[in-house]
Amino acid sequence: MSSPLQESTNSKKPPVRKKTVPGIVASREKLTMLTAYDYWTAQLVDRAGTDMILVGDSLGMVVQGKEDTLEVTVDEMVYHCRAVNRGRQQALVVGDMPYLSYHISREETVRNAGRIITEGRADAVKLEGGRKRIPMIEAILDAEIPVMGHIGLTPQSVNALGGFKVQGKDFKSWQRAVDDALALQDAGVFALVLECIPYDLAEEITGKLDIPTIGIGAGPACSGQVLVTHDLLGMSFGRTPKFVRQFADLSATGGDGLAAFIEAVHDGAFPTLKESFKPSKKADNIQLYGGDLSLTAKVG
Ligand SMILES: Nc1nc(=O)c2c([nH]1)NC[C@@H]1CN(c3ccc(C(=O)N[C@@H](CCC(=O)O)C(=O)O)cc3)CN21
Ligand SMILES: CC(C)C(=O)C(=O)O
Ligand SMILES: [Mg+2]
Repeated sequence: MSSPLQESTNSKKPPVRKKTVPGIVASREKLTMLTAYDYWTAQLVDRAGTDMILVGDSLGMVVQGKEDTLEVTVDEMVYHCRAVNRGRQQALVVGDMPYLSYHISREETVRNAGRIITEGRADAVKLEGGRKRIPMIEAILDAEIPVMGHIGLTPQSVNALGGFKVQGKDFKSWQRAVDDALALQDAGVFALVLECIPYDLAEEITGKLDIPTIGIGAGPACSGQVLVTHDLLGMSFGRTPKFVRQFADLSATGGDGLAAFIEAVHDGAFPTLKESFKPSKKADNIQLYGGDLSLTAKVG
């Protein structure tokens, strides 16, 4: 008799408790969310202790090198979510819904959100926009999928906004952001990303909401902060927005390591025989190397 349940209780490594949506909402500490698009980065940010991992559609720019996020597909989101899910142990995984995956009908919206959950194994989805998204948000919530909102600079609106520009600077735009935030909370989003808005607007919204706000370029008053991991680790080769602080320089240290590898190969310093496999003892294999035993003679 071995049920999967018994197996997990008997395994030596105690299971790491995974973060949950209710746990995130109830948290009284500042929250962190970091992007990851692959298995390695998911392990890195999970081990660092981030609360949430965002599989962002920013992957269109960061991974694919495009000018905006508009071409990212649900298939691509599913692919990256799957890889990230394998690399995390404790963090909550949020999958971005790409452009046009939640704009057409409730049916298509639920199908697409559902694929990010069932195929991608994300824990929640995030989508961009204010009040006008509420019918689609309600449809997703009806399917028992937690939704994170995202207002302010919504990168999928890049053509409508005329660029990646700070939002909420005039009275109308300020008021719209406040009203959208309250309406999204009423609709049932569990958290709200505030992107590129003045810090006093983010402070007002955060003060008015019961759910956590996660800021990016929205100042220190938010309940938490999100950044694109490539930006804060200095992996973006200068293509970083103004609000980013670079906490490490992986392009420099990584570049140094790669240059050292190339030099070592050119110099014949890599690989040594210690970094090679022992010669085979089979005589016919030695024949393959022209019977030249000078190589095997050097092995200790
Ligand atoms: N690497 C990366 N980091 C991000 O934060 C990010 C992405 N990619 N791709 C998707 C969106 C796009 N984002 C962006 C991109 C550019 C600016 C930007 O250049 N903003 C101007 C301010 C413009 C203004 O004054 O209104 C800046 O100078 O920071 C902001 C957010 C945030 N997201
Ligand atoms: C910038 C963050 C919030 C995002 O939506 C993304 O990475 O796609
Ligand atoms: Mg996004």
